[in-house]
Amino acid sequence: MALAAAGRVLLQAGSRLGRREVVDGARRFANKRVEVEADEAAGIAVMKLKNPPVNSLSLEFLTEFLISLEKLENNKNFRGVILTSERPGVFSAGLDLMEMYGRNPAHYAEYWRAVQELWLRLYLSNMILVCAINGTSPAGGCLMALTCDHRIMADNPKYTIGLNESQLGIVAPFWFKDNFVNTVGYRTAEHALQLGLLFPPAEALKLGIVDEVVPEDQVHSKAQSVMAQWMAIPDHSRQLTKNMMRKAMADNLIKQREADIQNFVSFISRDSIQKSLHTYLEKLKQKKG
Ligand SMILES: CC/C=C\C/C=C\CCCC/C=C/C(=O)SCCNC(=O)CCNC(=O)[C@H](O)C(C)(C)COP(=O)(O)OP(=O)(O)OC[C@H]1O[C@@H](n2cnc3c(N)ncnc32)[C@H](O)[C@@H]1OP(=O)(O)O
Repeated sequence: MALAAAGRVLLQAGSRLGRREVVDGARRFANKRVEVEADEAAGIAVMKLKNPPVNSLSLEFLTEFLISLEKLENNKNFRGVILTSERPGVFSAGLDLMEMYGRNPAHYAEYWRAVQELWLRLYLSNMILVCAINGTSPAGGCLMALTCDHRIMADNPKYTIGLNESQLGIVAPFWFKDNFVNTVGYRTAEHALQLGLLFPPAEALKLGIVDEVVPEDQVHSKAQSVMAQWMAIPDHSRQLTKNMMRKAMADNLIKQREADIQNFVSFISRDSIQKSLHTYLEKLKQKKG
């Protein structure tokens, strides 16, 4: 119920944005920040993140992404989605720092609800989610990948993935942590989260953050072949199994969703945290100069 209500709010927000849907022969639809190549006959869609310059998860991006995902969820012909970046090199730079810096509490609350919604929708999706990680994927970008059923990363040592929040002076919330612990195990997570480590593909593979590392030009073909393997499993048994594995963790957030929002708002509003974000943003700018 809570999920459905939040979804309606996002859909309303989406229509307020007034984006015109572009339909290309019924096989492609796009809003400004997400491109969907939908092969209805095959039952597979490729969702490409395209929020330049670095696919940060801004409120507008989250709204558009959730609307696109809902369209696919509502069409029973779609059984699988491949998530990837339209800009190879960066899968996603994670949460948009500008949504968490210098804004008011109402904005922080709205943003955090949308971040929760993204995680819940992806984590509990009945569809098969395969992540084709064709670039760097820190923090919220890594979280998106962690919600997927299978992760394939491009073999480029320049790309990294992980939950680096502590390096920014912020803290990965409990549900990021739980998703990570369930993927890599407690000790690895404890170590990596405290240090805010980002891992290149080979190490990410060793730790189980990703399931496969393949040459960069094969990420998409590999994602398609993995999807074909998963599609061979009957939906009802796979979905019931997925739900059995994931429901408890998602319910844990659902039951304390409002408290989690309040925690976020009071944490992110602190002067010390705003100062940390300011310092980090300055560092990002200086890196350029
Ligand atoms: C007790 C606890 C209770 C509750 C929880 C409380 C707290 C908070 C939890 C919050 C969880 C947070 C999760 C996150 O995802 S935080 C974001 C983490 N992301 C990063 O650290 C990535 C930062 N970016 C980079 O490292 C690089 O940009 C990247 C991705 C490697 C790409 O490099 P490059 O191609 O060289 O591009 P630039 O660095 O030049 O960046 C271009 C442009 O984009 C801006 N930018 C980069 N990342 C972000 C971002 N995440 N959000 C917003 N903007 C971003 C960058 O500043 C440049 O801007 P400019 O204007 O200078 O062009």
